[in-house]
Amino acid sequence: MSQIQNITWHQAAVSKEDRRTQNAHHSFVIWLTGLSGSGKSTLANEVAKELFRRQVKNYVLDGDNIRHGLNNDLGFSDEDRKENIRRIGEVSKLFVDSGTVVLTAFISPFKEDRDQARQILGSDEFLEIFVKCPLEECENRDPKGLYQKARKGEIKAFTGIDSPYEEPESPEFTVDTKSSTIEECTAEVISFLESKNLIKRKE
Ligand SMILES: Nc1ncnc2c1ncn2[C@@H]1O[C@H](COP(=O)(O)OS(=O)(=O)O)[C@@H](OP(=O)(O)O)[C@H]1O
Ligand SMILES: Nc1ncnc2c1ncn2[C@@H]1O[C@H](COP(=O)(O)OP(=O)(O)O)[C@@H](O)[C@H]1O
Repeated sequence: MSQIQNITWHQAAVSKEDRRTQNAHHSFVIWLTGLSGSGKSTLANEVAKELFRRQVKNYVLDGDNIRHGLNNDLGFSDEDRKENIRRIGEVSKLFVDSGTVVLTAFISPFKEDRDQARQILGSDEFLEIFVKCPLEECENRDPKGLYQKARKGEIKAFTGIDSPYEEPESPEFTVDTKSSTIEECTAEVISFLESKNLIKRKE
C-alpha cells in the first residue's frame, strides 16, 4: 500500500540523458522470464559478459541473489512474488536512471506483475525476453535439485509443479534454450539488441 504523503520529488542535477550521453549508449532493462532451470541466470551472465566487452555498463539482478539481501523478507506465496517483482521493477528503474543496462533473472511467473514492471519502467525501456524451455527439460537439468525436492513435497508452491507459470503472450524476444546452445542464445540476444539499435554493432 503506497504511503506517499508530505514527500517532495527532487530533480536530479545530472539527468538520465546526461549519463547516457557520457556512456555513449542507451540504458534499459532486459527482463528475462522463465521457469527455474530454463537458463535465465546463465544467459543474463553471458550477455552481461559480451556487453562488458563492448564497454556497455551493465548489471545483473538475479532472483537467488536478491532474495539473500534486499528481498530476504519474501517467500514464494503469490503475494510475496508480486512484491518481489514490484521491488525489482523499481530497482531496475534506478539503474536505468543511472545509465546502466539491467539484466533481470527472475521467474516472474505472473503476467500482471511483469506488466506492472513494464509500466514502472516505460515501454521503451523494458524488453521482455521469454527464456523458453519445457518443464520436462528444466526438470531433467534440475541444477539445484529443487524439482526433485518439489516432487517429493519438500518444497511447496514450486513454479511449474504446484504454482503456476504464465507464459508471455507477446514478449519482445524469445530464446529457446532446449534447442539452442548457450552460445547461440547469447548471440541471438545480442543481435536482437543490435537490430533495435539499443547497442552498437561491432566495428
Ligand atoms: N517455491 C519456489 N518456486 C520457485 N523457485 C523457488 C522456490 N523456492 C526456492 N526457489 C528458488 O528461488 C528462485 C526463484 O526466485 P525468483 O525471485 O526468481 O522467483 S519469483 O520471480 O518471485 O517467482 C529459483 O531460482 P531459479 O532456479 O534461478 O529460477 C529457485 O532456485
Ligand atoms: N541454451 C541454454 N541457455 C542457458 N542455459 C542452458 C542452455 N542449455 C543448457 N543450459 C543449462 O541449463 C541450466 C540453467 O540454469 P540457470 O541458468 O541457473 O537457470 P535459471 O536461472 O533459469 O534457474 C544450466 O545448467 C545451463 O548450463
